[in-house]
Amino acid sequence: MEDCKKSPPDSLSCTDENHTIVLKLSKRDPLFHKKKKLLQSKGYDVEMHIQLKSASHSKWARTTAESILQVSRIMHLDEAELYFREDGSCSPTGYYTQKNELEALNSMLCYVNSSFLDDTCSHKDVLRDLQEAIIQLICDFGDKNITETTVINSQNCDKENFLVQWGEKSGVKNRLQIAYIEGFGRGAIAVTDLKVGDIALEIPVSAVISEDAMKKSDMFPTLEKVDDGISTETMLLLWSMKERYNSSSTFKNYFDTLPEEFNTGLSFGVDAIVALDGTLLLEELIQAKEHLRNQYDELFPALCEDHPDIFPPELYTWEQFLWACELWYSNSMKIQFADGALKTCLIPIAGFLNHSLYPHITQYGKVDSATNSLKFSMSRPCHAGEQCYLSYGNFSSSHLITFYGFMPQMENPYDIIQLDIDGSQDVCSGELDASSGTTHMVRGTWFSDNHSIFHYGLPAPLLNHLRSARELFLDAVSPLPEKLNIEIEILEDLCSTFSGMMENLGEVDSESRENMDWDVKLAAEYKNLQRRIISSILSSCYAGRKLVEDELCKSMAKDSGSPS
Ligand SMILES: C[S@@+](CC[C@H](N)C(=O)[O-])C[C@H]1O[C@@H](n2cnc3c(N)ncnc32)[C@H](O)[C@@H]1O
Repeated sequence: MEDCKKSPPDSLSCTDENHTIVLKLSKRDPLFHKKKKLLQSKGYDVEMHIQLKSASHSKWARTTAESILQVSRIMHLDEAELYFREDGSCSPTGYYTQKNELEALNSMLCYVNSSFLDDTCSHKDVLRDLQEAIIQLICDFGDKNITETTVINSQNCDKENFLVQWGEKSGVKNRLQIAYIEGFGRGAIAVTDLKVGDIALEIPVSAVISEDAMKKSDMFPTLEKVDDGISTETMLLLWSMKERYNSSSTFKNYFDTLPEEFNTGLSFGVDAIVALDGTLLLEELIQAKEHLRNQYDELFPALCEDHPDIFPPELYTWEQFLWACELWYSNSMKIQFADGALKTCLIPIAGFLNHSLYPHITQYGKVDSATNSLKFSMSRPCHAGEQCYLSYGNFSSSHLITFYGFMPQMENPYDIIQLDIDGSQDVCSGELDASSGTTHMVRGTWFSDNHSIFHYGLPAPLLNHLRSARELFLDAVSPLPEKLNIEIEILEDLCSTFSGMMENLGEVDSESRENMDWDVKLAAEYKNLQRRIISSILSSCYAGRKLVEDELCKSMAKDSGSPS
């Protein structure tokens, strides 16, 4: 999972002297220039000043929160969100992605909250109104996006409950219950209604599994002395392979809850791999597995032969190594400790939180130095009985399958097809491509609200790039039919590229998914998703071509003076 407690790209402060809150795009943001351009195109600057004294009417807080949100959304866009943005998506009701919306709103809340702590700020009543308005915006947004949770009561959760009891004895504060949930394995359910800002789970650093535990083990001195060095991550893999069987481990309750098999893409069998033929995931999986196999072969059997007492061969098989890799890939989190050190850790109990594209918890991963604990606080409300989700990161389904073994149920805006556009065209490309090195991409056109002529549900940077390569000899006064013919050429080229991709995917599998093994089923679902994405792009291109042809007919009829 990614390190989620990123420093916010903006900063907001309350200065009493001017009675303003200042929202500022950080110059350290790697997308600073693109965001600045977008902000300016919408009439904003990289700094937004909100006058607190102007709280003159009852709707001030809501209106102000909505206008800060316009800016905050842009400040929190990532590369893909920025690429696929549409002009309409920056309206008070529109949003870019659910996660962006939550991050934008929560960062506003975070800065308004911190302005409260500023003793020199004398507008606390206005700040309180603003705080309430932001929370209301979060709640309104959440109410539109509630998902069903189906608990499987027949599944025994003794081991999970023992772990929770162990955690509570170790200082964990928990407002979640662990249960089996249809489609998720185990998951965490809110015991009571949780509000924005509530802490669902708090784990003291002493209950976190990090390199510190590994360094206290008897294998560390040996690992330290290995020629050419072994990375800390690899040492952690080797440590967990043995610790899982250590009956006196401090973390025995945690290891007891781990499955015998993780079922990620790294464990796909031959049939599943074959079923992925024609997809890029096939190559990704083969490469990832080859990399791990090479890593294993570099260590074994040498370590077992040189130190059989520390590395018993029966615990250090390739299968056990793969199990440990899957454990760390699918369950670890990057944590920033109070001293600033960034360490990959396993977090008991928090490891039961499943991923969502619309998570409840977006900010985690930084130890609170005041309490020396990790806090998982709510970025949106979670009702009692509802599953509480985390965000593992802005990952594509291929990444989630490879390292976590699932595909999100919701439409995933990060399922993107990268386009390898001929480099020679870059010479002619617009500023966005040439100066900022944008790679072009497409995704399911159902994400787009704009399927009108010249848009077609396709990303504007891609269309502009393809146009700029062809429009060299055109200018503002060039006749419309010439421009329309260029549009037709572009759409036909895209159709031919995507028809080729569709052909590579082969025929739709008619076998019932019910009888498939888990891996073949997941591979088939992934392939189907690819077909759906490509098919949506092809439909948009065909529909777009029809729009352009109709326009062309109208224009030619007008030119020849005949009625269309
Ligand atoms: C950190 S664990 C979460 C707890 C896990 N469900 C369990 O039973 O141990 C990550 C694993 O949970 C599952 N998972 C997480 N999010 C999911 C989702 N949205 N849909 C289905 N499975 C999910 C995947 O198997 C993933 O590898």
